[in-house]
Amino acid sequence: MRSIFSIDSALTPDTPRGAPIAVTGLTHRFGAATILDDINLNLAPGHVLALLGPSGCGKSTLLKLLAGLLEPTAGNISLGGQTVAAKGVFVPPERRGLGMVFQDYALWPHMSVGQNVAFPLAMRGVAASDRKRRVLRALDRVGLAAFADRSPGDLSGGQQQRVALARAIVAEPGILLFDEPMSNLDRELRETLCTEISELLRAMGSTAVYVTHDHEEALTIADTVAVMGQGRIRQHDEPDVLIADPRSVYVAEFLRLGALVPGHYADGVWSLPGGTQLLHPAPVASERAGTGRLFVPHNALRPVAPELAPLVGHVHAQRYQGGVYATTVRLGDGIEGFDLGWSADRRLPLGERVGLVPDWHRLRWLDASAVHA
Ligand SMILES: Nc1ncnc2c1ncn2[C@@H]1O[C@H](COP(=O)(O)OP(=O)(O)OP(=O)(O)O)[C@@H](O)[C@H]1O
Repeated sequence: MRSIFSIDSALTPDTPRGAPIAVTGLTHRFGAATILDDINLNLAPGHVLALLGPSGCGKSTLLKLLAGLLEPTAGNISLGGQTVAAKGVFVPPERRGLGMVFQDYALWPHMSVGQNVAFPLAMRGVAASDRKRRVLRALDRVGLAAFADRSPGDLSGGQQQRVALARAIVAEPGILLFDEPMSNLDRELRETLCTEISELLRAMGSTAVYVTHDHEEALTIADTVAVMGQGRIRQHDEPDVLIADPRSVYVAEFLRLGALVPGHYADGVWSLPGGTQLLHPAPVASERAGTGRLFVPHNALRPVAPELAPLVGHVHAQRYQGGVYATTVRLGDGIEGFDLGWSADRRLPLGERVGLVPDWHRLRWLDASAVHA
């Protein structure tokens, strides 16, 4: 599918590369409540970071601290090598060299699309002739070159968000901040815009911090994802690492990565609910004995004849999803049982007995420390 964004025009010799971001020991309190607790980040120029987490975990507060809309209680922020927040130092938002895109577009209704996009240039004292050229280029990058004279109110939600994006990039800032930019758009538009923003960021080379509570969006757009919970970064990794190696039950559950079966581990044997015993053919020496959860990622199971299978259960439910039948297999007896998910290529009678063998190297044992992390 051809992107609506004009990437060629973005790749000009004068396109600045992104600026680095360094955050050390950043803490923020509202009254007695600690909202952010000892946040540390180091982003190289051009890096795209997603801040992902449930409502109230502090991701917008972190973005506001980066933007200069809030002053931290403690810690340092450096943007492009310049300290912008530290004890006794506070650089206001307009002097941080940032572009920002908000959830509600924040366009001025009394100005045309072109005037909205030109605003950051006017603030920087760019001459009118130069302004016009740069506004058209920014609008061209987001596929709205023909819309400069329109009123924002006449545009669809997706188009308004593209105007907001053009306004954020028009001054070619080294850093772009996004605060849930797509949460007001419908699903289809979100998917298209998500891919396009990702392409645009790569083409411009901007460093970006992108706040979202949608894990598909985060894993699509970002080079690395920081999963947040209760004011802390619980895991910061590349998408592939997060998916294969969640370091805590919190991260695996939040990203809905697979089944987390409670059990007990000792000497290569997992004792799972309902009397199921799973013997690992090549146990990993570093895995600690004790109680914990066995993480079984989606698609880490394949069917075999029940008499040969280490895991045997019954088909409990099936739902057609993206070309396969997402199948829930119940193992163990009665209320003591547990469920595993498996992608079947055909419809199966409910209650049918199935045998499953795991992709052993993809199973992870999350011991008691990972359960409470
Ligand atoms: N000005 C404020 N005064 C007091 N508490 C605040 C203030 N702003 C935010 N909070 C609290 O700080 C916590 C984190 O808020 P924040 O907006 O950063 O979360 P979030 O992860 O971005 O959530 P959401 O996805 O809902 O926007 C919440 O408990 C919120 O109620």
